[in-house]
Amino acid sequence: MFSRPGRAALPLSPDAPRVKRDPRQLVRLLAFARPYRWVFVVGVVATLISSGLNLVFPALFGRLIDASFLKVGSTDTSQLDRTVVALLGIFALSAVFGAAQSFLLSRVGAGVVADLRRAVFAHLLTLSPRFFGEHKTGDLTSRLTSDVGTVQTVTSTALAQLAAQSVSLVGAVALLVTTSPRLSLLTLAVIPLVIGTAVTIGRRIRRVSREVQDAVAGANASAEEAISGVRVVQSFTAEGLEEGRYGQGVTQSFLAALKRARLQALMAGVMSFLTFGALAVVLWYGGRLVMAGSLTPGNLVTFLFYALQVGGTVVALTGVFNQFQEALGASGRIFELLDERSDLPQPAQPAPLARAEGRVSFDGVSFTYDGDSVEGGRAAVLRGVTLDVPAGQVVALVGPSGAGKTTLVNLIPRFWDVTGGTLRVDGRDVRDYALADLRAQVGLVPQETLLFSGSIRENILYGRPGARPDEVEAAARAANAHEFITAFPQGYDTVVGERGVKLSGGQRQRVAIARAILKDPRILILDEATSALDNESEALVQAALERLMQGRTTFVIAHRLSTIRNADRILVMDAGRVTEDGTHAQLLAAGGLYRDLYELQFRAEQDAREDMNAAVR
Ligand SMILES: Nc1ncnc2c1ncn2[C@@H]1O[C@H](COP(=O)(O)OP(=O)(O)OP(=O)(O)O)[C@@H](O)[C@H]1O
Repeated sequence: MFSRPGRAALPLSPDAPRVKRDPRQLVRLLAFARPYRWVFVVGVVATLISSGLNLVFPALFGRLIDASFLKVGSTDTSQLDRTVVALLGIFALSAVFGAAQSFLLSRVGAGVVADLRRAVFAHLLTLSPRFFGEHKTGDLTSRLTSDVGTVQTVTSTALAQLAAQSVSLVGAVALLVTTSPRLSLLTLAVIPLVIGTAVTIGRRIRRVSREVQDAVAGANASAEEAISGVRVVQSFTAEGLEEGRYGQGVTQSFLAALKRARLQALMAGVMSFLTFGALAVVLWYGGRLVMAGSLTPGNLVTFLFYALQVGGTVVALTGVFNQFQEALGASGRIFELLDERSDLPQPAQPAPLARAEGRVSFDGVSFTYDGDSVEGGRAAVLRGVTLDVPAGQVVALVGPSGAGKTTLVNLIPRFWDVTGGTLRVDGRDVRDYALADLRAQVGLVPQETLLFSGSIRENILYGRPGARPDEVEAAARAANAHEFITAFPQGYDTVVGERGVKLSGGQRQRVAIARAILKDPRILILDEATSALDNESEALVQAALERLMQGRTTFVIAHRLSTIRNADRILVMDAGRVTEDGTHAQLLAAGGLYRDLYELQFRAEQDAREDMNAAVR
């Protein structure tokens, strides 16, 4: 929100950078259609039958014309009757197979898309924070939604269309030629013109459509940012600025849409003229052939229908070609995600870890966020941290902002891997354990608690799905949360999250603590859990935390030193190193950075109290 001056007016398009279109991706995509192959085959057969039937009716139409027009005055309607019955029969069959085709192929497409979405989402969740740091949320969700949607057409209609339209084209051309070779030459001469127009203008339309999408995505990104940070926008009275930024994106998408509309209008006009112009010429020349007696009127009608079918299939095939092109781009972006590997390798033979003791030791641990193993280099956030924390010890981490406290604790559940040295839990390198086993041992109560949309009970159960109701309640009681939860009319079933009841910061924290109690981890990480609370909330949360910490190895990051005075051990971090290590009393006596920080805070708190007293008086 605050980096406005340097920021480009419009963010990058959601699909940037462009992915190469590799036809092999289509094959990979088809692998997702495997479970539906039989439905697909039946769908394709239905398509072929219905397009085959469509080749029959122009001939019948012609016969209908000859049976009536050429027998003006006759009372024998038997041929007319038979032809109409045959026509109705063909239309009925074609309708049945057409409907079957539509349903079966849509079923395949919907199934593939659902599977693909599940696969991509499940895969996304395995990736490390590094990946999410490098990708915009908007880009990832757009791959899940619009890109996956785009490939739906290929697996449902496009492939079948390709088969059906090819059959129609070959059949219609053959029948055209048998009906009248001379007229066929005239008609087929127009086809290259139709293809040429469809391909050239079609390509430009695609390019401009992409411009429209990019501009809309850009506008969406600024709207999303402004809406999620609406309080900041309003407090800075920056509504005009945001309106302008969004408006700029909208104008760009409007201009691009206008360009696209012009091209589409041009395409429609040219195509319509080519089609109807060709019909007029066929009628003109065909009429002459009829007058000369070398063609019956019925044959002319049959010819016209076949000519229209040929035109129709050619246009449809260019459409299918475009769909393939788009699907190639989209599947490229999807497979790029699926090919992304977590940079946290898992051991082939993980060491067993059912219930850890909880001993954590850092042995010369260095860390850089860019993944280089430059130890102690300029980019290093941790520099040779060596530290042994016995099971059950409560360790407080303090130090200036940016010292590396959060980074240090994030290494324990392997959100990141050390770039130098070794981090051990129960004496074994954390990389020897299965990631899930390791993380099952670690509980995290972050500064900003995320509650998911759902009931309070579901949110607590997140700690251990399948826990009994009395266990959930016991956890809530231990977290000092039971009382405020039962004060809601719906109790534990009260819905929280974006659409539900808004909980206060302290209440959210206590739900998070209940969640952690239910999880019952051996190692606990509390990241400034009480820093945003008022005194009363803080007392409740603090008491809940004390209970939570009992018997667990705990790392507490706290800015307010008063809250950690009772920690077994306090570590002072500065510029990526542990510079002091001891109890509150020891560190005060040592007279280092800890004492400076403590005195600074102590004085600030005293000043604040005096100010408050003065104000009350
Ligand atoms: N995801 C990240 N990518 C790159 N650099 C990061 C990332 N997270 C933190 N840093 C950098 O690492 C350094 C240490 O950050 P860290 O959050 O560990 O400090 P901290 O001691 O917890 O600070 P604070 O008390 O302000 O939360 C900072 O310079 C920060 O800019």
